[in-house]
Amino acid sequence: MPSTPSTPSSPSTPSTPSTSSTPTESAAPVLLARDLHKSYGRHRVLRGADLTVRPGQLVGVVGENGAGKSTLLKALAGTLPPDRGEVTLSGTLGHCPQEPVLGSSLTVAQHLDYFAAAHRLPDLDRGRELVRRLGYERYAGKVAGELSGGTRQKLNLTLALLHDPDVLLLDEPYQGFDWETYLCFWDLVEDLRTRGRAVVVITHLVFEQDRFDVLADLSEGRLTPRAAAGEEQQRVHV
Ligand SMILES: Nc1ncnc2c1ncn2[C@@H]1O[C@H](COP(=O)(O)OP(=O)(O)OP(=O)(O)O)[C@@H](O)[C@H]1O
Repeated sequence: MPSTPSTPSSPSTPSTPSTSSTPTESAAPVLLARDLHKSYGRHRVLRGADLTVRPGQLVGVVGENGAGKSTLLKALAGTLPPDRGEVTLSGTLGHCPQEPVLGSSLTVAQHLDYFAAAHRLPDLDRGRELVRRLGYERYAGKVAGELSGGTRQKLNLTLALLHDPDVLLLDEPYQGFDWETYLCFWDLVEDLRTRGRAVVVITHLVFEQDRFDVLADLSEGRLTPRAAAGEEQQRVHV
């Protein structure tokens, strides 16, 4: 379920994946992960992952199936405690997990109502605008259990964005989107960046590397920065 933990902090000097020059590069991080370790039994999934996210940055975390991306995202979101290391968040968080976690007997409109109430929003304007932009107004009265996978994903994204969080964590956000929705998704992300919101996209596929301010590969439990677009194109796996 999209969540909003909020932990004020005074982050220390960051030293994590950052490969391109952005206007926000000197701003204090809004999300900082240091030396994250997580094992499931003997399976060591995270082995010292570091990540720095600054206001207005779009950060991509790329890794093959089973690399530990969802584990990392849950640790960043605070829904899965790491065995070691720490995560510091300055501001509010929106979290869109890979599997939509929705009340299957609640309609789209009811989800918006409940989440707006939970976030104590004064009105539903932002929710309605997101639904309109993602193009699924016609499903307002439909229960989540009867929505297509892509539309459920749209609803999940809407709920994560409802309170306009400072940091948005997205697990495979465009999986299941048609092309028009994919483009609409990037428009939304661009708006967020322009307003200084940070977005972390976790994915096994990057189609357009140059959309990202920072790209890091998750491999063997650690994050390694990728060369900036144009610097070393041969390293880009699409
Ligand atoms: N609750 C769990 N208990 C035991 N093992 C787990 C658990 N969750 C994940 N794993 C294992 O940890 C490894 C990393 O899983 P994770 O879901 O984080 O990877 P991922 O990179 O998100 O994968 P995908 O791209 O397939 O979604 C996998 O080998 C997975 O089987």
